[in-house]
Amino acid sequence: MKKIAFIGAGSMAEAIISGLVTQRVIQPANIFVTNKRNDDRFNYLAEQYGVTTTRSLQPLLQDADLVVLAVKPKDILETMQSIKGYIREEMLLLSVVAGVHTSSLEGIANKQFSIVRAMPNTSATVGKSATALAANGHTKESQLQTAITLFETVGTVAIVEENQLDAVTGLSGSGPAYIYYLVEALERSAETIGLDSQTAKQLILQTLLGAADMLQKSPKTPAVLRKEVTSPGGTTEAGLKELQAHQVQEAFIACVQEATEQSKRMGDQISKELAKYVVPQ
Ligand SMILES: NC(=O)C1=CN([C@@H]2O[C@H](COP(=O)(O)OP(=O)(O)OC[C@H]3O[C@@H](n4cnc5c(N)ncnc54)[C@H](O)[C@@H]3O)[C@@H](O)[C@H]2O)C=CC1
Ligand SMILES: O=C(O)[C@@H]1CCC=N1
Repeated sequence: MKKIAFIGAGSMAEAIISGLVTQRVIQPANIFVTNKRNDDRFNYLAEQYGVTTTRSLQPLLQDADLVVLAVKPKDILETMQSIKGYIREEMLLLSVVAGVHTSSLEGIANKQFSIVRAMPNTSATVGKSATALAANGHTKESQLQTAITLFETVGTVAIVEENQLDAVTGLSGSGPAYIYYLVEALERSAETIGLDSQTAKQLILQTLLGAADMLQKSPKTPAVLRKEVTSPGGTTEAGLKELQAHQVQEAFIACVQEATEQSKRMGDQISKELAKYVVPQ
């Protein structure tokens, strides 16, 4: 990677920039960044990471072999219309914008080009994202490899078909929120059983980290690991009975299904909106 241009300088862009700089994938000055209007953000990113900031599209996109699109879905139309004249055949557009299909991006630009869509999650901030990538038909193997290299600086990467990205969004894109929700419940439970919040926080966090480590390092399935904690007639069994009575597993399954459906609905709505701006062939 000789030069990367980031369009959008928010939290997702920063997480990736931080990964690239920390792991020395590219010279920081060769990371060009733009945003809409926030100068403080520019100063912060330049000072913190040594990146080059600009609001001129020419220096931003000229010679960039990789352009990372990291704006909100509502800003995608304006962004694509402003950059479409700069899209070159050898350029890879890497979009983290949720719900915007590669066909919409090509349609607005009125040209066919290489696009990889990514669905990372917010754990990219600490280098632990579970990211899935989907490439369109014009993407070369070497370009997909570049996208993989980039996202491996902020966690793990899986390759999927584009039509699986809604499922990825429902499972791992939104996933950190489900875990935080569970932790909120455990923290509330600590109050009711008389543990002080500091002690409870420490116990919950280490329990979570330990369980994640076991899942990663042990060859045993989650069900087997669960059974190993559960002594017959013991405390875990008593607790799990309550979770079963409240159909907690079913609730999680419904949660992921509904998030996936919502991703599809949002994607369909964005595609319909953007179709109005697709230049007819
Ligand atoms: N938060 C999450 O868990 C995940 C978010 N995403 C996606 O990442 C994308 C970015 O999200 P955040 O970083 O949280 O957003 P953010 O709101 O923090 O940053 C958006 C950036 O885009 C810039 N921008 C907007 N219009 C622009 C334009 N016309 N030209 C140049 N810059 C422009 C803004 O100035 C801002 O710097 C979103 O599309 C979101 O769907 C993807 C996966 C997970
Ligand atoms: O909640 C959302 O719509 C976004 C997509 C994945 C995570 N956050």
